[in-house]
Amino acid sequence: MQRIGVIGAGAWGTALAMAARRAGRDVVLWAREPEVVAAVNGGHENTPFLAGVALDPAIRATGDLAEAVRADAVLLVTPAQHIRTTTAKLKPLLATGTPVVLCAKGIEIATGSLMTEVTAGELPDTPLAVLSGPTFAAEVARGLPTAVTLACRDATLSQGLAQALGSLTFRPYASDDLVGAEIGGAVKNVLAIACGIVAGRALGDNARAALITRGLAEIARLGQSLGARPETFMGLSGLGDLTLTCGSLQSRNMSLGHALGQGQPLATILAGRNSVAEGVYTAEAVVRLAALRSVDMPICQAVDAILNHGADVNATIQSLLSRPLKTEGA
Ligand SMILES: NC(=O)c1ccc[n+]([C@@H]2O[C@H](COP(=O)([O-])OP(=O)(O)OC[C@H]3O[C@@H](n4cnc5c(N)ncnc54)[C@H](O)[C@@H]3O)[C@@H](O)[C@H]2O)c1
Ligand SMILES: O=P(O)(O)OC[C@H](O)CO
Repeated sequence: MQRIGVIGAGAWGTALAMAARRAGRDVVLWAREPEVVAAVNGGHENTPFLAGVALDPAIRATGDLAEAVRADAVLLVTPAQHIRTTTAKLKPLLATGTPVVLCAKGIEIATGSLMTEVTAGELPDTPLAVLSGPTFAAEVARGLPTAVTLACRDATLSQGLAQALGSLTFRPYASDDLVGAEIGGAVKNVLAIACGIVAGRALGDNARAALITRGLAEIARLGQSLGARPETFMGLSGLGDLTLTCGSLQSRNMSLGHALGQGQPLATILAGRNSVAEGVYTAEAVVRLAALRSVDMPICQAVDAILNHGADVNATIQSLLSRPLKTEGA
């Protein structure tokens, strides 16, 4: 694989373009916004979404989707709620057999579908992979050491993609558990909002560690109900990403929770950002999916109640703490 098309030029698409360049690939980056195309091609910096990181001048940005998908593999990096419309646009343009790597972390609100389900519905004959794991975009773009899960059912394709994207500082680890990789990446964003709220309310590090651990139990319960393997949740796309995102205000989800915990209204926080905090949307989707599967996810429910149903932060925390005591493994 020599040419990689990256669809979506937010912070993560831009960082993945840099990772692919470091791996020696030719990279075309599709941006929705003409100002991003101009900034990347003119100043070699994605000023709207990844300011302060110098980009390899060989990365070419384009607003032409057809040009971006003329590639040996396509990385799909738009936010989760836009994957369906983007794949519908890709459909007439993508050559048969071109693999698509799903890099968004979220669940579709309208349908409760995972990104692989959305994409397979639109592009039924396209080989799919999932790239997930503990990856702050700015660190990847700067070439700091990072490891990710690359989940794909076809071992040969998995190897080809790992070769195409991997380098000394970007190490893909193969897996064949796509559902596990997707659930870990999507639900950790909701849990990071919970950890942010707790940090914003100054409730301490013990509380954060409890949320991470009980949150991991929620991820595992939902994932297993959907057919994922338990060991996936102990890997990079599970525990790895959960600890990263729940432990740093670099995370947009955790910092959003922190602001909520300090008393800022959600609308004010969102109005001050142009970046996506996927947990805000996935909270609603995950609660609905959990209800359909009869899976108990009290922390995710609490986050959804605060974000989407006007629940009071203090009362919600009290209600979580008042739940009946139970066995740890249950
Ligand atoms: N930033 C990170 O560190 C990081 C790391 C790993 C995974 N991700 C995931 O990557 C995905 C993309 O996040 P990001 O950080 O690159 O985005 P971002 O927050 O940097 O930028 C927002 C993106 O949304 C796009 N967008 C807005 N409206 C759109 C629409 N109607 N249709 C299509 N695209 C639209 C913008 O073009 C832009 O690319 C998310 O699912 C995120 O969870 C991000
Ligand atoms: O900044 P966040 O919260 O969107 O997290 C970014 C990545 O998903 C961390 O792995």
